[in-house]
Amino acid sequence: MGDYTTVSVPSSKLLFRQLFEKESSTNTYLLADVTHPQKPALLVDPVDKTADRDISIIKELGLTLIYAINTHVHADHVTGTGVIKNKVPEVKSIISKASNSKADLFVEHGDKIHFGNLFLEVRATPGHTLGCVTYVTGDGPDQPQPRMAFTGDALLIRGCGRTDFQGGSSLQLYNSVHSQIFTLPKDTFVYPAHDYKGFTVSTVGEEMLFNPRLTKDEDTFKSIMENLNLPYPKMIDVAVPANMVCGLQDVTKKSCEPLAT
Ligand SMILES: N[C@@H](CCC(=O)N[C@@H](CSS)C(=O)NCC(=O)O)C(=O)O
Ligand SMILES: [Fe+2]
Repeated sequence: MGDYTTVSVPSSKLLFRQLFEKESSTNTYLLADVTHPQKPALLVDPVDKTADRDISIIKELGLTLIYAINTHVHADHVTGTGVIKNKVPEVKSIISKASNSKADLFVEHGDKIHFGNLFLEVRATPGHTLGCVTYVTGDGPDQPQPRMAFTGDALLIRGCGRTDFQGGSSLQLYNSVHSQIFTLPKDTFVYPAHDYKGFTVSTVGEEMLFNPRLTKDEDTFKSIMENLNLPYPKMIDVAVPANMVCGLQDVTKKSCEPLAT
């Protein structure tokens, strides 16, 4: 191991950093297996505006970035995957197959994304968008405990993603959260893609008790979601088309053709 700390989570192998992009209030997460010789790393939900910062910390820590992963096609900011792939061409972008967008690699429910001896499990959690997934750290003796769920916009701290565009469905979101996130151990950390109130982390148990939307019954949840009356994200018309091509809208289309399914 290097001289840097891994104390953010109680694991001897996982290096973890929560990074923030303030204009869109987006959390980007850096994970790496620092006991592996190459120190393979991945980023969850990088943002174009902070991609240089992310690349810089990865270099400083001596990590090898292998994947830039999105939880879904974001509507409020442009993903950092395009910028990162241009600057670090070995990096593969990943998104769900169900998102119908371009990337190097596509994942489906049940897939595992390995980095060193660690892995993320993919759980389909549609409802905010049709292709939303939650990435959960692996279950097993060598994996970090408690587990960590990167929920994208499916589950926010004391909230959840809106369901009024991009194939959103309140009933689908309700079922996704209850069947795929609230079934995880209660001490599982919840790390969402956004926070608008200054929260950084929650747990499954905490959200099962205190989430003001998802603790309600299905009909009440539907009614809450139908009455949010949120303005559309300011960048939606730029962000969605860009994110459908993994943030590579300004460069040759060739570099983001799907490579695998
Ligand atoms: N004001 C922001 C966008 C705020 C917003 O709509 N956030 C989304 C997640 S980004 S798709 C959301 O689901 N919010 C749920 C909520 O209850 O706030 C902007 O203009 O970018
Ligand atoms: Fe979103």
